[in-house]
Amino acid sequence: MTAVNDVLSGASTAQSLVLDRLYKTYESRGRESFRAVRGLDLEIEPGEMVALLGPSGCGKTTTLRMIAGLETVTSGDIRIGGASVADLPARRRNIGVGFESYALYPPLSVRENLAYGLKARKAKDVRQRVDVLAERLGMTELLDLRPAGLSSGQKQRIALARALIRNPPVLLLDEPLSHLDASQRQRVRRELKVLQREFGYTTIVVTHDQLEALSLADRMAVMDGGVIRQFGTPDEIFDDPANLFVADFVGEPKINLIEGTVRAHGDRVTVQVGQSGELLTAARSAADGQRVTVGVRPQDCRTGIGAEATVLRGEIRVYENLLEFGQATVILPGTDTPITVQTAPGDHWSHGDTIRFDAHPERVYLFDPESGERLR
Ligand SMILES: Nc1ncnc2c1ncn2[C@@H]1O[C@H](COP(=O)(O)OP(=O)(O)OP(=O)(O)O)[C@@H](O)[C@H]1O
Repeated sequence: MTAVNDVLSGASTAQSLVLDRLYKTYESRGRESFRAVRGLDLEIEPGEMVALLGPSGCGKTTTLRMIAGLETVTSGDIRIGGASVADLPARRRNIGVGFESYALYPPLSVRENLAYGLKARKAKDVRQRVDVLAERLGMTELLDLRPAGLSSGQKQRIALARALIRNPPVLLLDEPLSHLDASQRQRVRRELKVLQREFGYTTIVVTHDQLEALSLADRMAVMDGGVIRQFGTPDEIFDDPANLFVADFVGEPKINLIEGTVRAHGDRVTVQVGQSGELLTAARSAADGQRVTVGVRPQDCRTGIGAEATVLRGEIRVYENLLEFGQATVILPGTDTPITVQTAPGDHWSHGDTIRFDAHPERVYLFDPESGERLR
């Protein structure tokens, strides 16, 4: 095989991407204006891959479209390699865009569609470049077909290849793998990561799939209501959530959120949960008697604990044996919120059993129920 670096080379050197107090307000006649992006700050290192996560409508696509130049910026700035591009037309920004709307030219073959953006180059180079990229993405058999009649998964791989073909310094991908089946998805995801590392595209990828974000991203930005609620490595986001929103949004299965009251006993801080018991926490900034929301991930629950103190106790409503581990749905006395507790493989719990569990104090998160901010 031709060395991919030889054929695909010619990438611009990696560049930083900075969003500086970015705002987008949509004005539509007869309707109230809508602030979709509200002062968004983001600094992405050259060659870094960032996943943008957040619920539907939080402004992810609007943000990508502003960076790409497909949407005007209401205020704020976008800088690539230190230079503002906010006033440049899309075609002068030198950004590779892989969005859901595939926009392939129907009369052209897939090969011609891919070659379209490379017209200025020598025909032989263009052909080789298309061949190598198609092979890397496992789509060689599609090259001579026309877009009509292709499946959505096939069109999606072509859209991705088209975004990559010019080796853009900045790459924007909106749900790039959503239509692929499981095996294709794994292959294309891996290849995308390898290509991105080799060529150093500074990349933002929008995805609803948390596993995809974890596997692809160097850092993740969690968005809500047009702003970023936390930006960090996947480990930081998962292990050290800054607020209730991020704790609740990131993690499968979802984090348990329970109302509780802080009890300060000298240098120990515990949190009382209904009549169920107490959990020891490392959080120090909460005051005795303060109402808090306690967050404990199902994976962090430790069962089979004999001690009576600093342990929660509840009744198992449903127990699921998932082979690698078990999952108990537990009702704590005095509450009606079901709590998910992950149990060790080989433990055999049943419906109706009483289960005791705690978590490492560092993994018992406290949040202010009003502001949602983490109490540390
Ligand atoms: N052209 C427009 N005019 C008015 N409002 C718009 C327009 N485009 C988007 N919006 C609104 O802006 C908000 C953000 O939309 P956006 O598509 O950026 O969200 P998103 O996070 O990408 O959502 P999804 O995950 O569903 O794609 C939404 O409430 C949407 O209805």
